[in-house]
Amino acid sequence: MSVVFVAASQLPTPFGVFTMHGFLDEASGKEHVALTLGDVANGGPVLGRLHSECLTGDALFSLRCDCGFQLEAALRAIAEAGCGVLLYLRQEGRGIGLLNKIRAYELQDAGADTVEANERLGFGADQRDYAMCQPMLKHLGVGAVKLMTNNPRKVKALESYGLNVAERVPLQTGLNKHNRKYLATKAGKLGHMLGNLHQAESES
Ligand SMILES: Nc1nc2c(ncn2[C@@H]2O[C@H](COP(=O)(O)OP(=O)(O)OP(=O)(O)O)[C@@H](O)[C@H]2O)c(=O)[nH]1
Ligand SMILES: [Zn+2]
Repeated sequence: MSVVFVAASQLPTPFGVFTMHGFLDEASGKEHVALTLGDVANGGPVLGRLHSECLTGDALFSLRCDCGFQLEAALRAIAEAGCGVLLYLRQEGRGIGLLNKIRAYELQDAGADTVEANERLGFGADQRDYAMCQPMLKHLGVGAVKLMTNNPRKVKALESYGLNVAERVPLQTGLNKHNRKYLATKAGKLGHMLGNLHQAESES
């Protein structure tokens, strides 16, 4: 796989001024982004997040999922730590793309859960791979991360590329009445470590 660095610039956000690094995955044509803050090549484990693109949650304020809330919480946590990296990965809809995700939402509106909907459309439950992370993190000089995620497959993927996941940091936020079933399905069928959903909702 060939993932090449293209350019970097500043990205001021409400949470802090990040550096934005743009990468091109030449095989897929996908354009991935890394946001960094502080010296991420300091040799120690840095706070990290692999964030899968979710146009609806990240940009359109959707309450069907927890993505937008997680994106904001991760950037805030990195800013508070003064150092960290977020990879914004263009694997919309767990790898099936935006239009197929809307098809899957249509099936979920009619009663299917998020896994059944993917399968009825002929897709796997989760079609993502994280191979692009290895060259991106290598370019940034990051060898070890404290990974903010509830998804055990992300931890395993990074470890399989030789990266040191020093710690998994839970990232539970944004639970609401519209995404309760979705999050329960993630915990029940996709193995996400989501603790006590009901307790989290009453506290949110
Ligand atoms: N196919 C499909 N994709 C979805 C659905 N809801 C959210 N997504 C996508 O799922 C991805 C986010 O995955 P999640 O399972 O929410 O979280 P995760 O990234 O696996 O795990 P965390 O690191 O804990 O956030 C994004 O690419 C979303 O676009 C859905 O109902 N169907
Ligand atoms: Zn989402």
